[in-house]
Amino acid sequence: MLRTLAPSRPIAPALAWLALGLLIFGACLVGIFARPIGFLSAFWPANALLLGLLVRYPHLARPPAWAAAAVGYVAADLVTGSAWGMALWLNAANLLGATAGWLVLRGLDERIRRLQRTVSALYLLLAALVASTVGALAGCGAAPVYFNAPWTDLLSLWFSTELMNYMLIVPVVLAAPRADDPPQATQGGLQGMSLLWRAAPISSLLLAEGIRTVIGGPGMLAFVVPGLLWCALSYSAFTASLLSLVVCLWTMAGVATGVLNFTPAHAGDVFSLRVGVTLLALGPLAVACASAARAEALRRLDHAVRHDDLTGVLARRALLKQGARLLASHQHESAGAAVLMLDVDHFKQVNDQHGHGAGDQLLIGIAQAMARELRPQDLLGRLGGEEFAAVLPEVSPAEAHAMAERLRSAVEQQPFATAPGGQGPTQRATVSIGLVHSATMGGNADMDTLLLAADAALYRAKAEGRNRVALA
Ligand SMILES: Nc1nc2c(ncn2[C@@H]2O[C@H](COP(=O)(O)OP(=O)(O)OP(=O)(O)O)[C@@H](O)[C@H]2O)c(=O)[nH]1
Repeated sequence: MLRTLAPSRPIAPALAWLALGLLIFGACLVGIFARPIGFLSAFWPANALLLGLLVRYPHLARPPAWAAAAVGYVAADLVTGSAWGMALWLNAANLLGATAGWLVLRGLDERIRRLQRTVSALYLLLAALVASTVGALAGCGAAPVYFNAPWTDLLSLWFSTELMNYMLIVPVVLAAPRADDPPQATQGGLQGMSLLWRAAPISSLLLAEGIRTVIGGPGMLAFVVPGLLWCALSYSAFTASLLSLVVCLWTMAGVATGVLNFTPAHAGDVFSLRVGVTLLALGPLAVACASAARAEALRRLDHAVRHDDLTGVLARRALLKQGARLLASHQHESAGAAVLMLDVDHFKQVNDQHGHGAGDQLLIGIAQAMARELRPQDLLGRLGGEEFAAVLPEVSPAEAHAMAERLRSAVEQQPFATAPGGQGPTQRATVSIGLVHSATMGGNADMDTLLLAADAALYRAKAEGRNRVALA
């Protein structure tokens, strides 16, 4: 069935930029207030959020977005008591880092940016490395000026913090569900399984968390890997990256607060821990991207198998199968269902006069014209050649007749293009329709019986002069 998606109305850019500025302001406050947990703002979500949002919504990536983000950054520092000079320097470095990451990702194919390609995880790692390096290099000079510390300390701290935040947060932003996602875009083959089985991957993760809390030590970092991989194979890329974010942040917070029994001895251990945690998330992310790529390929394949490649309506087998299912599910409805067979009149002449290309355009145009007249619950398919069929559930015989007439008249009244893209001279066409209602066949006739009856009625419609509806 042809369906047109109503495009979601985009938010006015000015509002979106304002929201971005507020979001960055809030994210900076979260980072600033998270500092007491340890490791000097190990959780600094603002830069990763900015990078993720600019990549996800390319139409926002204009100068006002940077201006709004800059105001958000500086305002957060100023309201929490930082000096102007330090706020300007550090936040210029934040902006530079996020911009460098955005430059790496912005030109990539949309499916790579949506984490639907196997290489997506590697591009993300590259962008995170570039963004953290640029940010760290730009910011580290502030260490001797404002913190009385060597610039190398801030360089390693900044780089490792940023790498972790970019690798954990950007995937969540990029893979978050969108209004235009096709149904069943989530992968994992969990559809139709019991709730218990669906919850098994996340339960294994919780179990691993419990075990590593008891055992502790440096090896505890990797205890969660099997659970994360299982989640990546089972859930959507969004859910998997969200779980990685939670697990890795919990690891850092657990180490900082002493809940996890591993105490870094010196600054080098902290650097190593952060980079290790980041790379821990890379494996499940790569698996989630590969899994999403496979799910997308399967969805496209399934769509190609079930739809006619010329007109986009259901292919014969899919129509017969879905039609049979629809009829069975509506067998006990009081109104009943109708089956229509529709055949383009004198279609051979179109091919002979204008060529097969024009004939193809006519078939596409007629399919679209008829689909527009049908309800969302109706099915429309191409049986082959210039012959279509429709299944209309829950209609009375009178309503079915009226709908068949509407279809006939819609085709008759519309001029159709002879060349792709509405080009070339227009052509006119008509269809003959055979209609059968389940009530006239005893109420519980199957798809084959109804099609046969509709076909006989169609034959009559042709014999009686075409461009008409005949009832079985
Ligand atoms: N362009 C195009 N032509 C097709 C396609 N499939 C079948 N045809 C042509 O459709 C024509 C069908 O011709 P006929 O069965 O004689 O029917 P008709 O000319 O529509 O005449 P009536 O049905 O009796 O009104 C044939 O010439 C086929 O070659 C297709 O996918 N594209």
